[in-house]
Amino acid sequence: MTIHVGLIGLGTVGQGLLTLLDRNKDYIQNKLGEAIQVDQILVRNLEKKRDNLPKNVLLTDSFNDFTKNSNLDIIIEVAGGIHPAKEWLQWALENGRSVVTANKDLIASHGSELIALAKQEKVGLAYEAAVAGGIPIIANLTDYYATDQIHSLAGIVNGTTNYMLSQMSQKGWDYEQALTKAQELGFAEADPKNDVEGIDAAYKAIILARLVFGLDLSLADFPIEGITAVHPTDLATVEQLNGKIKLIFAINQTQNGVSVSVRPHFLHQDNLLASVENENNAILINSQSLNNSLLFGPGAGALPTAQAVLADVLTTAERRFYPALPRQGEWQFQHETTQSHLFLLTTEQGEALFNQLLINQALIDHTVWVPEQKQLAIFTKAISQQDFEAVRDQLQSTNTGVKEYPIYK
Ligand SMILES: NC(=O)C1=CN([C@@H]2O[C@H](COP(=O)(O)OP(=O)(O)OC[C@H]3O[C@@H](n4cnc5c(N)ncnc54)[C@H](OP(=O)(O)O)[C@@H]3O)[C@@H](O)[C@H]2O)C=CC1
Ligand SMILES: N[C@@H](CC=O)C(=O)O
Repeated sequence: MTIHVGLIGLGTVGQGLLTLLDRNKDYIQNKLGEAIQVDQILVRNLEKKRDNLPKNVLLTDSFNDFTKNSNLDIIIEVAGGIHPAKEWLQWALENGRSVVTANKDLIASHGSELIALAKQEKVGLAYEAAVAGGIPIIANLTDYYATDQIHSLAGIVNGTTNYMLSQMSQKGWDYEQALTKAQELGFAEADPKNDVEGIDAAYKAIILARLVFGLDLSLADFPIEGITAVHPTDLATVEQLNGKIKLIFAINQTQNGVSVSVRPHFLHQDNLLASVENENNAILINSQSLNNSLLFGPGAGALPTAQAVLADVLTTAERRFYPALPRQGEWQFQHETTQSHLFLLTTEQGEALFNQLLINQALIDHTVWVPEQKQLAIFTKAISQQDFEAVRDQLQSTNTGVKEYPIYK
């Protein structure tokens, strides 16, 4: 017996998957009692050179041709984007095929209806690789944490930007150089704007907020800021302050509801997340029974991501469809939380300005002049959004080059 697979997409992740299927074929045969065979692959450009194609595979650029094979058991989608991926997956589910996908754009934007469709058709829809690449976060949340109450999730879920920030601060690379290398290494999205503007991390936060708190959010619902404004000078300054800047997603449950955000944050170097470098991701989970736990590992790249896809393929082949369904609850969405902030002021005036600042001293914890970068760092106390805006407006009215980073504790 054979499990027949149709693969959509043969880029970084698709090629990684073919490597892992080949490398693990004996294990798969032993575990499932049958082989997994990739019958056909849908790509966009038939002219591209492809290595190590499976024997007798149909390589096509026509979805119409792709649908003609009625033997397919599982469709694996590793192409990306929202359309036509949504239509491909709908076709698969409506025709009784289980789906495995790495597509966070699609699962964030249309996950609810696709999950409902999969449920209705009694087939699988697995998307482990859509969040944090090789880290098994979806399986852990749906399985291991099923009986725990999760209070918050936070961390680093974009490998490209974490890689860029690491290289910019460790090797002094500029932004373009770091992005180009991240693309060459296969970490970045087809349109890297999604990575650097925080959209990719926001899609992942939407998927997690749905899974854990049953919220159906869209990108317009919460603050999203990427790393495009993070200057190498800021990275050098925060190093002098014994800290790091990291792109952090945060989902917090408070008495007033659940807040979600994606923003560059200042982290003190002894924070666990500060040591997460390069394409690694990490997710801190705070829950009733475990208190704090951390999942860490590579969040992007061919083999880590393909490993997550392959794990989903195996559970799907065994018809162990993960109940990766939103939890039911009474959670409300809330806009902002109270946070401390770090402001970085680029100034030639140094300590003179330090004493002249018109800002409300009651809200300021302390300030540090960093002579090497000619930057003044102003640390606030924990302040509300309203107080924060007042401080920021006052700073901006008398200074140019004001950068702000919430402090992640
Ligand atoms: N790269 C990574 O580290 C990770 C990626 N992901 C997700 O996995 C998915 C794939 O990523 P990745 O492998 O990096 O992407 P790539 O850009 O490397 O590969 C995309 C593949 O999909 C094919 N494709 C794209 N659009 C179409 C279309 N309209 N019709 C037919 N084929 C199409 C491309 O064809 P062709 O080869 O002809 O151009 C290519 O083979 C994305 O959803 C991404 O977000 C998730 C986690 C990590
Ligand atoms: N572009 C993404 C790939 C994995 O999801 C990232 O850099 O994290």
